[in-house]
Amino acid sequence: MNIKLLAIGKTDNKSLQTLIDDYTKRLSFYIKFDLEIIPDIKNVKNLSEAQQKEKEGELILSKLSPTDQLILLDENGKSFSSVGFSDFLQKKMNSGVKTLVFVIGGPYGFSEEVYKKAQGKVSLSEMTFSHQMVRLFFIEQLYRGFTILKNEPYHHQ
Ligand SMILES: C[S@@+](CC[C@H](N)C(=O)[O-])C[C@H]1O[C@@H](n2cnc3c(N)ncnc32)[C@H](O)[C@@H]1O
Repeated sequence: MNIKLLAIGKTDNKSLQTLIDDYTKRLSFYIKFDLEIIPDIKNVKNLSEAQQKEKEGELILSKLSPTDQLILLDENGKSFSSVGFSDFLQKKMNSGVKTLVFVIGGPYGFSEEVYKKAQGKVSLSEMTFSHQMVRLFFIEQLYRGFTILKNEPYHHQ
């Protein structure tokens, strides 16, 4: 199985990017992982929130292959413990999914079309984080999940 994380807009914070790169490198030891950044939409100031979500949604859906399984990162999604999330990843691997695609929404979340296409929603917390911070938190949880599956001493219960 491959894992892809789709996110909108480059991270302009260097410290955050350094940490994202660090955990991406660590995670790549366990699984083929790609963080794909969808460029920010131009002239967003002229768009309503709904129009921005719709355009971002079209870009997100254009990145998917027919066999991809799409899971949204969404504060209203299913919440897991880190061990529970590692179990979720193992089940996806066992089920023969080729590419598991997680996606982080833009500043206003996801369009209805993206919600309709998704096969699941995962929440990191009931609190809302910035779409930039979620990248780091989620990549660290993926890394943590694989260290749990490999019984490595990163996670402590
Ligand atoms: C600023 S939030 C969007 C906020 C708000 N839900 C909305 O729809 O207007 C941007 C993105 O970050 C991700 N996100 C933020 N907090 C999250 C959380 N607690 N769990 C999972 N994903 C989260 C989601 O993908 C969300 O679409």
